[in-house]
Amino acid sequence: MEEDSIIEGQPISAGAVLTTQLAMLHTDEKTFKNHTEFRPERFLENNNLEKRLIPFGIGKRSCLGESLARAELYLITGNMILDFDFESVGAAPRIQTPTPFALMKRPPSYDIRFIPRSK
Ligand code: HEM
Repeated sequence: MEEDSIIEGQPISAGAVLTTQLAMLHTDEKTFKNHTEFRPERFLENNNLEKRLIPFGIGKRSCLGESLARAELYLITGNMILDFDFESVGAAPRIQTPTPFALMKRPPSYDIRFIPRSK
């Protein structure tokens, strides 16, 4: 902050470094209803929802590797889906991070079996 300010009633001193907690945005019930449910179709039901998803940050200090990461995710995930069927080993855990207060949220461990698709 360049000067002393008050945001939502919270005094912030000049010189303080502010950062957005992206995970809070992505688990906001007003935007992502029942956010612990894995429901990718929510993005098909609401065309504007994707604009609310900002995993790479935004602005001057946003992720430098975003294009690379998107290309890798597209290629890796796409090829895995083409070549394998997936099934869970045991019951799937609830979507809930074991590190709720950490800067980086980690998903619970989860074993998945990859079954090669017959060509
Ligand atoms: C799924 C993969 C990735 C995600 C979700 C991700 C997410 C992020 C986020 C949220 C930030 C902080 C943005 C901010 O402070 O507002 C960041 C910063 C950064 N990321 Fe990534 N990232 C990914 C992959 C990568 C890759 C593959 C690279 C490099 C090859 C990379 C390089 C960087 C760098 C250098 C910064 C710091 C940018 C700065 O402070 O100016 N990231 N990333």
